[in-house]
Amino acid sequence: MKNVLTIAGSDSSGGAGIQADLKTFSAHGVFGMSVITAVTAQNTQGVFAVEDISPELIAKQIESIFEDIRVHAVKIGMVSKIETIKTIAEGLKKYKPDNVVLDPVMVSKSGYHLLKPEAKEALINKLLPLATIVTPNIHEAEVITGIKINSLKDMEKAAYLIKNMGPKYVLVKGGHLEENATDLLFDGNNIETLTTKKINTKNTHGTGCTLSSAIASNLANGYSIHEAVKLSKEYITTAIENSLDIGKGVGPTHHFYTLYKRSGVINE
Ligand SMILES: Nc1ncnc2c1ncn2[C@@H]1O[C@H](COP(=O)(O)OP(=O)(O)OP(=O)(O)O)[C@@H](O)[C@H]1O
Ligand SMILES: Cc1ncc(CO)c(N)n1
Repeated sequence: MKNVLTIAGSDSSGGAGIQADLKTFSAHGVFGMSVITAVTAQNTQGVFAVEDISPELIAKQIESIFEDIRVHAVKIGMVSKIETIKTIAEGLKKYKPDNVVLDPVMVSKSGYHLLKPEAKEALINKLLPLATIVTPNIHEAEVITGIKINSLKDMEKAAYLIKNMGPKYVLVKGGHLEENATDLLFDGNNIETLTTKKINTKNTHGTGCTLSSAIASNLANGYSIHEAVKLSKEYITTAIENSLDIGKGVGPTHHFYTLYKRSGVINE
């Protein structure tokens, strides 16, 4: 079994962050581990409080894992502030894991700033160059590049600009586009377009976390980037198609639909 680590924030309502990541890892048959960067009090309606974990405790969590266990892939999510980013970058430089999937989480669907605005530069300068693949949504791609994105052409432009900042691959996610859910994968030479129909649901809490964790799992399981992204797009689409009407707001996606279906737990 392969071992995959998420470095991210905790979502008390279980739909995003560490909790979504660990569920996604389990659904992919990899062994999940976590370094918690912050604890959030949130639900399907919003984020109500955040407490950052100290850089010392983050560094100790990283050390405890890497000094003992082989890590086949790392996913990075909410990194909150400059000190957290520096600590993670130092850990990655020291332990050099093979696959690093960076989800540059900035603002929650409910509008809460999970990354402090002053930490944007550190995320760009210190983490982007260490990423195997970075997975910005439209808003994050706009913030990273400084351009406005209104079309697929703009997404392409952003992918080129972000690639020049150091990651090996860029996946610009178009879940927030009006028409289709089209993501663009750029490998430095070619743009690959991954398109699905936009699913008409409000329950998309944690879609970005889930997609990046699926990519990390598939990379750990030996798939190429292109295969890993394609499989992960299929996984998130099924998870959204079968999303759960939990809570009064933006509900979570279903991580285990295919597994449960196969095992007979779900038989509709
Ligand atoms: N309504 C939808 N129908 C189909 N696919 C979707 C939908 N919403 C998002 N996706 C897909 O889900 C994945 C995550 O994209 P999205 O743009 O939602 O990420 P995100 O904004 O980072 O998520 P989060 O708010 O969790 O950080 C992408 O592959 C995107 O195309
Ligand atoms: C902890 C956490 N990470 C990421 C997201 C995604 O927006 C969220 N809502 N909460």
